[in-house]
Amino acid sequence: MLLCVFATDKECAAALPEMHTVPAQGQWLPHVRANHELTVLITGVGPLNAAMHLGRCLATLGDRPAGVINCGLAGAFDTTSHRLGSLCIAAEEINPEYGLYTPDGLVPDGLGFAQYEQDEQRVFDRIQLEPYTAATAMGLSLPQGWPLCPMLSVAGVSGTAERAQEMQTRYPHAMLENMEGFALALSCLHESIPFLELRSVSNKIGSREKADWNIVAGFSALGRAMTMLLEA
Ligand SMILES: O=C(O)c1cccc(C(=O)CC[C@H]2O[C@@H](n3cnc4c(=O)[nH]cnc43)[C@H](O)[C@@H]2O)c1
Repeated sequence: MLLCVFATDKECAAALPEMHTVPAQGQWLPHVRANHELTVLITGVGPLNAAMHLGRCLATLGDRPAGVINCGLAGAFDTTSHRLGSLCIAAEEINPEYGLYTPDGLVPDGLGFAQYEQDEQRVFDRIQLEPYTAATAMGLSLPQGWPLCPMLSVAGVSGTAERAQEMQTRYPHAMLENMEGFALALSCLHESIPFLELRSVSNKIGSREKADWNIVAGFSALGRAMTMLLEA
C-alpha cells in the first residue's frame, strides 16, 4: 500500500479525479488506481497539520505503507526556469525557520538539538531526499524530464518580493517553496519509510499579482503527474 498525502481536498481531487469521495481534513480513505493500492490522506495546510495527521495516520493504519507520496502545489522563485503548471520532484527539503536567531541571523544548529539523529546522520534544517530510490521501493518509476529541485518548507509563506529575495539570498540553490514537505519528509525519516514529493508550480514566490499565479495549471499538472506515476 502507498500512502498519498495531500494538504487540501482540491489538490487531492485534481490529482485523483476518479475518487468519488475525497477525505475530509485529518481523514484518510482507501483507493485503487491502476493496480496500486493507495491510502489517501488529507492533512490540512502547513507543517503542523502535515506532521500531526501523518503521524496519526501511520499510528492508526494496520498496514505499514511501502512509501509516502506527497503531491501538491508550490511557488517557484523563478517562473522562467520553473514555469507555472510545470512539475518538480523534491531532491532536498529545507526548513528555513528552524534554529537559533543570533545577531548574525538564524543558525540552524545554534541550539544544538537535531530534529533527527541516527548513527552519523543529524538533521537540523535540511533533509537530502532520494526520490529514485524511494520510487523503486514503492514499485514505481519516475518519468524522464521531471526536474529534481531543492525545496523550502515554511509555516509563513513568502508573501512579498522582499521576503522572497531574503529566502533566495539565504538559500540560493532552493527553487520551490511549499508548506508541508519538510514535516512529511522528517516524519518518514523517523519511521524509515521511503518518501517521494511531487510539486506543481502554481505561483511565483512573493508575488500577489494575478499574472504570477495559475492555480488551474498547477492542479492540471497534479492530475498528469499521478497518471504518469501510477499508470506508467
Ligand atoms: O484552491 C484555490 O483556489 C487556492 C488558491 C490559493 C492557494 C491555494 C493553495 O492550495 C496554496 C497553498 C498550498 O500550496 C502550497 N503552496 C503554493 N504556493 C506556495 C508558496 O508560494 N509558498 C508556500 N507554499 C505554497 C503549500 O504547500 C500549501 O499547502 C489554493
